[in-house]
Amino acid sequence: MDQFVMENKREEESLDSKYMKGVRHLCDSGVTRLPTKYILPVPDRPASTSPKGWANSPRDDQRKPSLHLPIIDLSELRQDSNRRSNNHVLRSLAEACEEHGFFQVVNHGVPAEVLRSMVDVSRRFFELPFEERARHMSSDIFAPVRCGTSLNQRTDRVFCWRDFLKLSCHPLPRTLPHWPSSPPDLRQVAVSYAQQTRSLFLVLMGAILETLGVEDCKPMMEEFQEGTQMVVMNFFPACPEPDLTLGMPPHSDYGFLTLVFQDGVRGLQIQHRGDWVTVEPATADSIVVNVGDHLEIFSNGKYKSALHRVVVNSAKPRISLASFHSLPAATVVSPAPHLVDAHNPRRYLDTDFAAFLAHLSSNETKGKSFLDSRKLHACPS
Ligand SMILES: O=C(O)CCC(=O)C(=O)O
Ligand SMILES: [Fe+2]
Repeated sequence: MDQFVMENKREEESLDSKYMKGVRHLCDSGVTRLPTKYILPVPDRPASTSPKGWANSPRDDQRKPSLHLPIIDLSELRQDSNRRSNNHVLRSLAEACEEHGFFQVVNHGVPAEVLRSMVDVSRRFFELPFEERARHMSSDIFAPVRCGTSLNQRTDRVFCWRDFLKLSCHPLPRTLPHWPSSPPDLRQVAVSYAQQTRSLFLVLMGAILETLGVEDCKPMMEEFQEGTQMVVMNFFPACPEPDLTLGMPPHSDYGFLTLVFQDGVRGLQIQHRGDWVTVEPATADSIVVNVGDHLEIFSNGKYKSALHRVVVNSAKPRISLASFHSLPAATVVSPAPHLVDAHNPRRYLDTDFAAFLAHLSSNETKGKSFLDSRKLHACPS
């Protein structure tokens, strides 16, 4: 390697390691322009991907389409538990999963205090000095606790404007020695958040199995009791040039369901009839739920694992809390046999969590690339 190439490579590596420290760190260093590392090619920028020409730029709030997702009131589901097959809540749930792959839940039973404490402790975590957060930084996607940046910092060519803390919350060891001990209440708040969102997931999953006509839900619900849960605190600092980058690029989530709580600052967008539309929270405490790849596979394509992304803005930092749920890591997910017949041939290969991790470690995560890798190509998409 000649001198010039080596110097360039060295510079690239040191630049990269600077960006590996995350966007919060970059903001602290006083950036006023977006570094090249975060600048997306023109067609991938927030305003450029709307076929109807609607401005999706964070600055064009009035013209930007927004979407009121179907609202599922869980108190109605509980009241009507013995007449569920007629329950209109189950019908709304099925429609939402088919049409959008997204819905919001209200009266969901997760105490408002638990939601707010978790947002608050997340904010305090990302406000910690860099050295404190750095103790948990790792680019090892298998680490059970991991503080990192972008989507996949090992493979992303362009970084996104996001830092995160990932906590593997189920199965949960009895002691949590590796979890951050600062802020001092993080462990207790995060455990309570994880337990509450997990209970909500189990209620929703039971209802969704019913909507799919699973005759005996018990064995599968027992598996879900043992399933995996990953809680991710996402932090999107205010961005100097939000039109040039994204908080998260278009992606789908891997598991059965993801439960997302947002701190009141908008940013989540989903693709709806060809447009990127911003999700309007139904209430301050509503939780957004989306279908993940595993549920799309299990439902043999009936329920959609929808593409979504996050836009950032120049005015306010944003926090979102995402809880990812699936079956135990080693369990193979396949299309439910009763949803496969001559009219609906099997559309997906079997998969498991390990296959997803292997995919993540070897690919740039773009769009629905994992799900695409599980599709049987002879079948319609
Ligand atoms: O920030 C959000 O609202 C969504 C986050 C998300 O899509 C994710 O963590 O996978
Ligand atoms: Fe997501």
